Amino acid sequence: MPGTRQGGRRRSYAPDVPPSPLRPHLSDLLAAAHVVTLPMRLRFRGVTEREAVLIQGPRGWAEWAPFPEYDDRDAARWLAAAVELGWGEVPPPVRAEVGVNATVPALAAARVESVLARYDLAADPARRTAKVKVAEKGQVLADDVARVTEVRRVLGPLARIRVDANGAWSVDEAVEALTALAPLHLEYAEQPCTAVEELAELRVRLARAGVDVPVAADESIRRAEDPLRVAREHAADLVVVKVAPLGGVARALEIVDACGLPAVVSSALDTSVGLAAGVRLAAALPQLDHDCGLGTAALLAADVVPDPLLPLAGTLTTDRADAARQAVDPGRLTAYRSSAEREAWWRQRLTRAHALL
Ligand SMILES: O=C(O)CCC(=O)c1ccccc1C(=O)O
Ligand SMILES: [Mg+2]
Repeated sequence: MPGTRQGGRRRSYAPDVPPSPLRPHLSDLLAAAHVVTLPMRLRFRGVTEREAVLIQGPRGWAEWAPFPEYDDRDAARWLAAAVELGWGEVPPPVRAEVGVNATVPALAAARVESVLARYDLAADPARRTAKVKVAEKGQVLADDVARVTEVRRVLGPLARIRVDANGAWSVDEAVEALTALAPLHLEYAEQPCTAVEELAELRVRLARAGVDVPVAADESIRRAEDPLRVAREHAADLVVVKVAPLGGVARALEIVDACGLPAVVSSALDTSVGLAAGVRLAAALPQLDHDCGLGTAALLAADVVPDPLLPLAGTLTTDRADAARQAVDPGRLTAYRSSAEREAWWRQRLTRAHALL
């Protein structure tokens, strides 16, 4: 029944920009900000460079890197997350280690093996997880089937494979695609369609067709005015949460609690500083039954720390995350400093986002 509380766990939650008790002065933020452009190894989300602002707060380094096309309100939420990290306190961990998936961009199947080789996966084949991007513009379903088939071949029958369509399928296309991919045994399909109603309808249609692929919500949580709608409308089996888009670790924990659904922590293509915050969220979740999408340092050709926060044997630890956040290298901030034009753009954006905090 829509609106019914699941297990009585769902709590009220006020969407929008979190009212942060912490609001550093704009001049302090601007003085502590370094704008960098990092080259990527592979094209991902249609880009080959990742821009980020690294901010040194009194409590350590923070990252602010809302995607360029996001509006100021989104950017303010990302800023609240950076302020939590640099000026506030992150909720304490309940586990020291987090399992991490490999992330495979929407490349030709022939390139899958070399992408997976970049990841130090768990030695135990049953503990390996990969997320595969699907439904890329300009490609067809056969490309997705070939790519996922190749991931299955490389990782073996015991590995967990999830796909992420970033909302690109209609409900009909999602039913067709997931019916075709289901024999490859999917752990779940992330954001197969854009709208919450579509996700809800898809779950019904898959169940009716006997296609056993759980649905995860990503954009429907992180870009939504009301991140709890997904749970209320039974539109997903689990939720994907990201620290920066949700306004920080504490805020993300509240949303997961209020949703009452299993959660997976993922990155927003962060530098090692943002990934470290993701590890702290994953480590603080009361319940964590899935590997997390925090291995994306492997997609960057350069990072802001000398020793990027890459999973070892498929895991990241809070110790390594906390160390990485302290290891920001001034030489790298200089070497990858953005053009004067991009820097001015980011500083103006920071000024506008700060006004919305
Ligand atoms: O979850 C992962 O494996 C990696 C992170 C990822 O896919 C991602 C990274 C940047 C922006 C969007 C997304 C996404 O999950 O859609
Ligand atoms: Mg996603």
